[in-house]
Amino acid sequence: MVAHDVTADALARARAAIADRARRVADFPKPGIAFKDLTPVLADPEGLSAIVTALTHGCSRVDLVAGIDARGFLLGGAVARELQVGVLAVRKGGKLPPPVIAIDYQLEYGTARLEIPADGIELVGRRVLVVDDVLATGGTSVAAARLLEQAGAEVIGFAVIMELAGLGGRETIAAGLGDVPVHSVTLD
Ligand SMILES: O=P(O)(O)OC[C@H]1O[C@H](OP(=O)(O)OP(=O)(O)O)[C@H](O)[C@@H]1O
Ligand SMILES: Nc1ncnc2[nH]cnc12
Repeated sequence: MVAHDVTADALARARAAIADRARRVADFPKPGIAFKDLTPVLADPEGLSAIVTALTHGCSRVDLVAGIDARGFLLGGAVARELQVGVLAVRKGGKLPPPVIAIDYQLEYGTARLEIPADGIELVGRRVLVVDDVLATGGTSVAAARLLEQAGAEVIGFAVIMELAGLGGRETIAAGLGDVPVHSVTLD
């Protein structure tokens, strides 16, 4: 099956929506963090549509989309619908009923736990695309991938709206997971 390619025009529309509407908030949630707020981009109908389409760029033979708690949920279902597959919520700790598979990890401004169900979803051998809004240090992405792999899935790529330059997210993914494609709609 060929990759799900998106036209240059569609990618440009998504990038323009981000440039027009993304907010930068200094010192949130902690001093020294430059927070990228994509809420206004996703609240705009054309922005949401352009971004969901752009996130599917280059995807090939995806069986399942995984959206990471919480902002990745906004995107995961929509991207799954576009690719005509199902969606799995990778949840923060304590939200899912047992049994779960869990992993603790670090992100740009703290530590957290991610969980997926250990039962009821066949993940063995399934090709999973992980979707989120922002790639910063890459801690969240690597943790989500490790969980999915522990359950037997194959993580075939990451798709994010915005990759933050200088935080090493792409390099952390490469170091932790090898040659897994990372598609970011825009680099900031
Ligand atoms: O690359 P990293 O340094 O790991 O950071 C990226 C993660 O940080 C944010 O989520 P956050 O944990 O703040 O949760 P939220 O979606 O509930 O706001 C963002 O949505 C990514 O999931
Ligand atoms: N600087 C940042 N802005 C928005 N989301 C983030 N997640 C991790 N770092 C972030």
